[in-house]
Amino acid sequence: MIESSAIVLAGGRNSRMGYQNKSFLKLGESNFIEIVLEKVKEFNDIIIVTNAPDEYEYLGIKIVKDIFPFTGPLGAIYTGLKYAKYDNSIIFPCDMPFVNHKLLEHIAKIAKGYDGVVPKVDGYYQPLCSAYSKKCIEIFGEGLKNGITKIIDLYPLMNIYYMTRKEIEQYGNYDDMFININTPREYEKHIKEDLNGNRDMYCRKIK
Ligand SMILES: Nc1nc2c(ncn2[C@@H]2O[C@H](COP(=O)(O)OP(=O)(O)OP(=O)(O)O)[C@@H](O)[C@H]2O)c(=O)[nH]1
Repeated sequence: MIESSAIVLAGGRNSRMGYQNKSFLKLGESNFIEIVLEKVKEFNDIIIVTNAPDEYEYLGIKIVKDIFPFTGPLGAIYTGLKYAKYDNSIIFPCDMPFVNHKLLEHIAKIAKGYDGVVPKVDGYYQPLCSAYSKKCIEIFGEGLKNGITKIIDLYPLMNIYYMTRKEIEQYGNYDDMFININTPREYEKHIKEDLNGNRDMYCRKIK
């Protein structure tokens, strides 16, 4: 088992998806949240941060509610870190079903000794497929109090290890893995058309 917490973000408004909870979109026989939980199953402490705990109860996982509701991913990560058992936590969103679980385990390995580990490719950050330490509780809490909504605006205050494309691509193609499903069109394109809802194809893709 991995001695680190895994914080799954599953409490967004889902407005671009027409307010349909992305966690429960189907991919083969499973749904997104089940697929995400499979990726983090080796972590010793798994936490779902959401505002709709009832919907996730059947999963039998530790569920916590946002301490500051409607503050987006920054507030959700703040809450997750507060409840995390370990000093270092990996963060993962419910709407990125193709990231290889080995990349998450790699992120967890690097995390010790840094405030954060964040993929940064072609100048773009992936702040929600990352790791943060408990030291960030104070930084993120202050940020939220001061009206900051974007986590990346707080990076200058943190000691972050930025992962490069080369490092990430030991585990799969960056552009394939970091597909983020936010709209019905993206779901149609990446899940239904590319994969025909075929879970076996998905499994091959993340290997
Ligand atoms: N717990 C919690 N998770 C959130 C919150 N906002 C976003 N997330 C999660 O963070 C990830 C990225 O969310 P976004 O796609 O930026 O936002 P969203 O609200 O899900 O979708 P939109 O309304 O279309 O922007 C997803 O896994 C969301 O479930 C929040 O306020 N609380």
